[in-house]
This record gives sequence, structure tokens and C-alpha cells, in this order.
Amino acid sequence: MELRIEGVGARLGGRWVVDGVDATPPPGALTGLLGPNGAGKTTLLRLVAGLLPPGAGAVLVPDDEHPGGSSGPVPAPRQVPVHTLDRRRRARRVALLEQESSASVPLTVREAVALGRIPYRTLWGSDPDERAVDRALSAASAEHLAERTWATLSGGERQRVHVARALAQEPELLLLDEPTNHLDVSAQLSLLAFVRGLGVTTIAALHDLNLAAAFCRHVLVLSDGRLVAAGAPADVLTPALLREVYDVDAEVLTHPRTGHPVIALSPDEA
Ligand SMILES: Nc1ncnc2c1ncn2[C@@H]1O[C@H](COP(=O)(O)OP(=O)(O)OP(=O)(O)O)[C@@H](O)[C@H]1O
Repeated sequence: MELRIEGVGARLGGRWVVDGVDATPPPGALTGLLGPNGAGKTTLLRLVAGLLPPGAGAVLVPDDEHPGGSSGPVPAPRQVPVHTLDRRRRARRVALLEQESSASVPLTVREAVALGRIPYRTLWGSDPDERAVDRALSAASAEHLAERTWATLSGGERQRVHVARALAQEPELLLLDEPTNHLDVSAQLSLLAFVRGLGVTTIAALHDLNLAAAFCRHVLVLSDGRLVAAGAPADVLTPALLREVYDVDAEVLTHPRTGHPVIALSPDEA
């Protein structure tokens, strides 16, 4: 999806917690959203999801109802602010996996994942694509959990089910808030490899800089609500940037096999 984040801001609790962010995440690729605790990552994801109307600027997505646009041989697609799409249309196009999301109702995993299909249900409540839930369970490596009840799952298993529910929405834009939370290292790698391979425009808030460097084509770095850097991980994740944003000493090495940056943090000597 061609997504344009234009001067977007959100004012919460009397201050701009996201402030004038401009970004164009590359379509069809995985973008990492980085920044320290409280930098505004979750708030920016909620703005991009259209759940929080911006206090300034706009998040623009292609208009799927009136794709026409201006005249000319190749008309530019019209763009509309995401928060103005009606809920059902938005839920077919944009999925947000929230941090620490919970499901308090006594559902099985299959039923929880099927919640992601609600925007597609017919008037009679049936799903026009009955295989979608199975595909999503399989993609999130959660088929074996399908008949378990939510309450009996471990933290990592719950996270897989959340991912499956977001995938069941079959969105054009996938927004993941710390998707690797609770996952063991192997599951972290396979989840991000899978998401990257989807070819869906995805923005993932990540705390692990090495995962971001290994899997993201593009990274956005927030600090105190402002976008302080954007670009390819190798260009953005420099020792100077890490010092400025996270106040840490780091060496940035090159992975001997893949060539992507590897961030080696050093303990403060002082
Ligand atoms: N509803 C709210 N009212 C007041 N302040 C809020 C509200 N929601 C978030 N904030 C503040 O906005 C700032 C950004 O919060 P946000 O959750 O977006 O940060 P984050 O980068 O996702 O942080 P973390 O890495 O800790 O999850 C924080 O200082 C937070 O306390």
C-alpha cells in the first residue's frame, strides 16, 4: 500500500507525544519503528491505523472506493485520510496488532483468529473465505493450538495467535506493536522472516535493534515524538545516532555472512 504520513501529530495529556512526523514507508516491505520507551511508537501506530484521529497532519492511504483521481494518461491514485474510512472498510485494509492485547472472553484459538474475519462476514454471518482462518493459523505456526482455549496458552503462544488474527484480516497494511514480545529467539526470527516475506506493507515497532537491522528494509527512528532518522538500517543505525537517541555506546559491525549491520552494545565504563 502506498502510505503517506504527512506532518502527523497527536496531543495527549497536554503535550504533543507525536509531533510533525513525515514518512513514506516503502510499499510491500517491512519498516521498523524504533525509539526509546515513551518515544511515541504506539501512538504513531494508532494514528496510522486510523484509530486515533490526528491533532495535526494526516495519514493518507489510497482511496479504494474512488480510485480514479486526476485526469492524464496515468492518473495518480486519490489518497484519503485513513481515519475517515468507515470501520468495516478500514478493518479489511489495515490490521493493528496491539502490544499486550488480551482476549478476556473464553474463546478457542480458532474462534479468536476468526475475529479477524468479522469485516468480511456476509449479512448472514458467514465467511466468504472459509479457509482464511486455517491459512492464518498456519502462517503464524499456530495450527497445533487451534482447539485450545485462550486462557491456557503461554505468552509466546498468545502472541502467535494475535499475529494469526491480524493475518486473518488479510490487510494491505499490517501494523505490529512489538510483535516479538514473549517469543523465543527462534520464533522471533521466523515471525519476522514470515512477515517480511508476505510482501504486505508492514510497520513493526521493535526494541531489538539487531532484529530491525536484519529484517527491515527501512527504519523510522522516533525520539520524544519526533522523527529523527529514516532510511536503510545500515545508513541510519550509526553509533552517533544510537548515542543521541538511546544514550548508549555501541559499535556497529557488519554481519560476516549477510552483510547487515550488527549492533554491539558496550556497558558504560563510567
Ligand atoms: N492517553 C494518554 N494520555 C496521556 N499521555 C499519553 C497517553 N498515551 C500515551 N501517552 C504518553 O505519550 C508518550 C508516548 O507513548 P507511546 O506509548 O506512544 O510510546 P512508545 O514509544 O510506544 O513507548 P514504549 O516503547 O514504552 O511502548 C508517553 O510519554 C506516554 O506516557
